[in-house]
Amino acid sequence: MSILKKRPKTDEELELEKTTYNNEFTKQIQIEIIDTNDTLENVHIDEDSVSVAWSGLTYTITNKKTKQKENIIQNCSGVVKPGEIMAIMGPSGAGKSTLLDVLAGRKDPKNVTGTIYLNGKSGQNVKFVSTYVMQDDALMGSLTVRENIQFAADLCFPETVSLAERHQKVTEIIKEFGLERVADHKVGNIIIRGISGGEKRRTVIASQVVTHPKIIFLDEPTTGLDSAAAYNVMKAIITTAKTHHLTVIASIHQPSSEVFALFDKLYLISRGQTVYHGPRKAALEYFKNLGHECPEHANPADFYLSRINIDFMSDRATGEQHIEKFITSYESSSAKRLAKTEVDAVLAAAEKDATNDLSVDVPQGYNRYARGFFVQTYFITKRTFTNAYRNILLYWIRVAMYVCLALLMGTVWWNVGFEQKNVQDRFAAHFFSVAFLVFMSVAGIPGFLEERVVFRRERADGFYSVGPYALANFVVSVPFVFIIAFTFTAVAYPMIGLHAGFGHFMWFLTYLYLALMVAESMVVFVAAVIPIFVAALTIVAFLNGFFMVVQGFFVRRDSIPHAWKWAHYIDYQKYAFEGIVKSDFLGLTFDCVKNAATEKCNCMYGDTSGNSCDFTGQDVLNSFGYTEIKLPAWAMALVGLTIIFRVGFYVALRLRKSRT
Ligand SMILES: Nc1ncnc2c1ncn2[C@@H]1O[C@H](COP(=O)(O)OP(=O)(O)OP(=O)(O)O)[C@@H](O)[C@H]1O
Repeated sequence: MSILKKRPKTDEELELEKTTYNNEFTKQIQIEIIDTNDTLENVHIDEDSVSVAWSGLTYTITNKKTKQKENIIQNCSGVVKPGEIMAIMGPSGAGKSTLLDVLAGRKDPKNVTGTIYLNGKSGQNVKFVSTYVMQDDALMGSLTVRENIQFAADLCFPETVSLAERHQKVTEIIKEFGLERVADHKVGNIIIRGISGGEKRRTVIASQVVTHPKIIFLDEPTTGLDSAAAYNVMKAIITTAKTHHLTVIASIHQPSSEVFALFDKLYLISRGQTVYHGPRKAALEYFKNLGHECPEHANPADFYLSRINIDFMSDRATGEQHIEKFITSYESSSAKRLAKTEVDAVLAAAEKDATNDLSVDVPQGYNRYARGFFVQTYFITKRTFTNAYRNILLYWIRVAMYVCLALLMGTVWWNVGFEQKNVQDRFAAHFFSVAFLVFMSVAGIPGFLEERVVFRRERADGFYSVGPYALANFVVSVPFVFIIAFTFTAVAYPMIGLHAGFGHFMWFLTYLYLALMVAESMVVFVAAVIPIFVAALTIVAFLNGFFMVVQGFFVRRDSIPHAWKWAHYIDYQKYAFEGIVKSDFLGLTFDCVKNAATEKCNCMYGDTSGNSCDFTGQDVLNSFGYTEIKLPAWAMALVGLTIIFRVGFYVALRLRKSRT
């Protein structure tokens, strides 16, 4: 049955469910009076699943203003067993995300006290058996739902899982997540319409759970979705968790009653402290016993939150007292004792099963990634290539723009000629070809930033390391940048009438291509350091403007002030411009203007005595001091600058921590 077709529950059904809560609560109280040893007998530890228990968890920060220590969460204890789904709920700023992050091992351990047990054992690395689903729908928009999930499967299953098996797993998870109808639809981005928000969220989660990690942490998985979409997302997660016996912990903000009813357990938190932890169904009775009875048709989740939210109370002191009552009540409650019994039972069971290897820790020499460097590089390159090919924002829009520009330049500079006055025209054509083309590399920033969000999620989830990603980004840019440089050169070069001949054409193309490769590398480097669109755009524009000023076109090379000479020598535009200048001028001859009255020639270059009526391209180069340009060396300088920016890109990605 498709989970998408699930109809909302009727009032009678909800009423029936509420009655069931009460019966369940009675059962829970009965469990509580069972001897602990009996309870232990019932706890079975499944080596293929992982329970999470935590005791006395406190996360402390130092307030930057007051320099005082502050507990963001305090003395939290609880347990979630395989197949169970727990909701962490509380008002805004209560500490939900902090508790989730601490449990997921995403907070600096220096600031955490207390113990987390996996299968009853402490000191283990939760990251290797879990996935953490963030709020953002970080997917490749130009790829289909199936392709996005397949990519995760290709990288996250070990090589012992064959391609056919990986396809099978992808098909299964697509089914479990109710994505069959849209499996071959593109996810969508600002250009492609794509699938709905709920389907996107399910695709992200499906790609993270396709390998069935033992524990799934979800940070507000339903935020931004309407109630039907939120229900479908949670139902899909729960179907997978129940089928594969996974442990699920989700922070959640104001779920609908339907979504709320899907959780097994509840962790209510306010001001960083536990207000209730236990079965979701038992919470109604718990609150009722405290004198807060949920009205018949109210959403229990809304009701609890309204009771423990003091943000809008006019009197702060009364609010503090109100919440303190909840916290102290929980401390002495049967619910807390039951939770403690459960934690103890899990720990004792682990002790009892000491002969079994329940450890989820990573053995020495273990590779955090399922696939090796080259396989990672292969799959990322394949995906990046597909994205570059399909996403018109990345390269095609620039190809179109450069063709237009080439036609514009070709018609404006049409057949530029070989008269003295054309020397300046040629310089201008050389300068503009390089300057405008490299300047427009900023057009790649939005596409890169879209991909970077996906990179962060996938890196945080251990899909691959930085090296293969950085390498794939470079490899894919090689053919696409070539297409840009080639189309521009093929159109503009003959129209402008630059130095005829295959060799000269190839040098022009080479310099333009290499300059674009440096520009492209600089763009991704800057966007990796500052991944904010407007900031990255401004900095790249500034750098290109700066390099234009010191490259030696506006101000002659020998007139650049000594203090700015360094900038001239690290300027990639200089090498491309000078290379093009030399390859164009060398071997050409220009006519000077003849003075009709004196019959003498007025040459600005070469023999300026008036006796000669022409000059060579070499004379022009000499006049501007372009005597030491070596075409291969200048090309190598561009290759070197590309390498420097690419290494910088790799380092920037490595140093910028994935969300911790
Ligand atoms: N590193 C930190 N430095 C200072 N304050 C912090 C830090 N981490 C969390 N806090 C504060 O701790 C409180 C709890 O934060 P947390 O993000 O866990 O709350 P939350 O319940 O998830 O809130 P929301 O639902 O609004 O996302 C907030 O007031 C937050 O500002």
